[in-house]
Amino acid sequence: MRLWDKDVLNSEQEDAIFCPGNVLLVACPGSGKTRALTYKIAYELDRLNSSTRSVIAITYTNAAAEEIKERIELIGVDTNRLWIGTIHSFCLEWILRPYHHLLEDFKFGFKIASPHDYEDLMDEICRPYQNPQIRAGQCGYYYTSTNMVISDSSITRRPKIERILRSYHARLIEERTMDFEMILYYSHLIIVSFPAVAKILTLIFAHILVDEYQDTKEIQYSILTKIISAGHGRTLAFIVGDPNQSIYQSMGGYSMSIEELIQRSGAHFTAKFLTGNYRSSSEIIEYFDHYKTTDNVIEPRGVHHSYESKITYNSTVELNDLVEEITRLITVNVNVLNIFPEEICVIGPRWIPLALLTRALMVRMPEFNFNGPGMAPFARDYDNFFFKLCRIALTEPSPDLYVRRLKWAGEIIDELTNLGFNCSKITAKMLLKTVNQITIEENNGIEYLRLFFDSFLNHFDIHKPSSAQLTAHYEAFFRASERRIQSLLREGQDYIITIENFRRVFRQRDGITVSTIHGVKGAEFDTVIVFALLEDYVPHFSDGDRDGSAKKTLYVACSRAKRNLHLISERGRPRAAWLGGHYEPTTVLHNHDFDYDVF
Ligand SMILES: Nc1ncnc2c1ncn2[C@@H]1O[C@H](COP(=O)(O)OP(=O)(O)OP(=O)(O)O)[C@@H](O)[C@H]1O
Repeated sequence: MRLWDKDVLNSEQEDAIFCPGNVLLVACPGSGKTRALTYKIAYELDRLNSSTRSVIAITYTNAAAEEIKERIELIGVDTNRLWIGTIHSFCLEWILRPYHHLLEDFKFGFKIASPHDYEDLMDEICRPYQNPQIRAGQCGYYYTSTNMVISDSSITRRPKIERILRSYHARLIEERTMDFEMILYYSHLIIVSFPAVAKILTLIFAHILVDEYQDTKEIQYSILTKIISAGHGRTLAFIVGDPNQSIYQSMGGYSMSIEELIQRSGAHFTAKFLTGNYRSSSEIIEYFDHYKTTDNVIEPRGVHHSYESKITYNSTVELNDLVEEITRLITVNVNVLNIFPEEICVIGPRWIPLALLTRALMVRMPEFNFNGPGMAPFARDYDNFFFKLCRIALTEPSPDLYVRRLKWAGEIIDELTNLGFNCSKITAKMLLKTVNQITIEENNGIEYLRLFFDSFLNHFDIHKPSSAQLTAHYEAFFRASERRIQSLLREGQDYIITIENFRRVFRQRDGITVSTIHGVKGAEFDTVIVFALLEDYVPHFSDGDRDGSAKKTLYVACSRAKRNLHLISERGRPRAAWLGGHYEPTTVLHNHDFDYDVF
């Protein structure tokens, strides 16, 4: 039986899916990478004739994992033998939890620090470092398979940052806690030091699929290629991505060449390509193609290919008039070009200017909803039990959401079971029914959630203090949320506290999206408006390869657009007081000699 109808996949996608052995699939934007990956997983799950082996899929975000899993379920394939999640979840589930006893530092167990916990610790350790002051934000680091890399490029700050990181790691180890980078470091250490672990994993893993490989770090490639190598052909890889969209270079992400993959894994890889863009008009494709850093072929194939796009660039608007200008662009798109508001995305390179602009747009255009991943008033910590509970606490029963909410309810039961509670008598349906009956009259989002969580735990007779882990999740959830809300309130985002705003986080796209460039990865919109295209924003001030980084960022942002694209380098945005002056337009954009539309 075929799993898909004739026109669902094109011949390039099918060719990659049916290709035997290991595959590196390099694809242009909008070419259906996600679709190819989804059907490849479904195809391999369907063919898996073993009850002990699994298909492993590694995605860049938890949200992507959830979406892909849902799509596979819709195809009608049993996902029992599928494990899908981020590389950090993969390391935790398959390497650290079962084998941490092999590590000297963590043989008696470990905890994972939430990002807020380690930010607090870093703040505390940095405090004595004054003149010049070292801030926690300057102490970013990551591991490679051989050393630790400090992201900050200043040579003068380096010795102090090294000392700070030594104290930071010592403290974390003392508290038997790992941050996200340590999860990778210690997983790699286990894989390298105990070859039997990789061998056992290859007995379980029939396939490893990796999405967005262009943003994968060397240590992550090292973990995966060592597992593939240990299997001698037993575990096959399917690696997908677009080298032109590599926007996490400052954090160590890069696209590994096929030669290096072959050399590291000792296995043959076949290169496959997706060249048809189903998303954008020919004019948009021609425009973003200018920023490519790696040669590729892109063929416009979508329904919008002949659309007469408006592509504009404004480098004269003053910062004071920016809101007015973006309001004008939105209004013309909606009223003249007939674009639906939910098909418009406003992108800014950094969160703070974006949050301020969003607030101003909300006041200026009350007739529209503005939604964005960064506007969540609580941390999207997918490993936190109470975040999981939020998903059903903040959504309402509806036929459209029934299957999804039922799945979330099932995950809550699994999580409670993992935390040591006996849930054998609770079904997902029962849990959902109970949740639907909880009614709380409270307009403040945080207070609402406190009351909701208490009521939920009461209903199921779950005594929070009896589980140290559940209590820790509860405290981490509220600490992180309070912190986030406080910083948004300081920026004047007072709407943030209402329950209505909390509910928005899980609502389907119902208004204009606002996002950072990194947050909009993988998405597509009819109209994209990008502002703050300024040197030190794009590229970021800490980027080494400035032009290369600016090009990749522009490539990602511009390739999100299906029909219209509006770029803005506003004048007069002040630099930090100690630097003085104003930000200048992004050089590679400013120097692009293009015949922009007047609009
Ligand atoms: N074979 C196909 N025929 C028609 N449309 C397709 C096909 N494959 C994918 N698409 C459509 O193309 C668009 C882009 O697909 P998708 O989001 O999977 O691309 P992508 O390669 O992951 O993009 P990007 O890397 O830019 O995020 C989607 O609207 C998708 O539905």
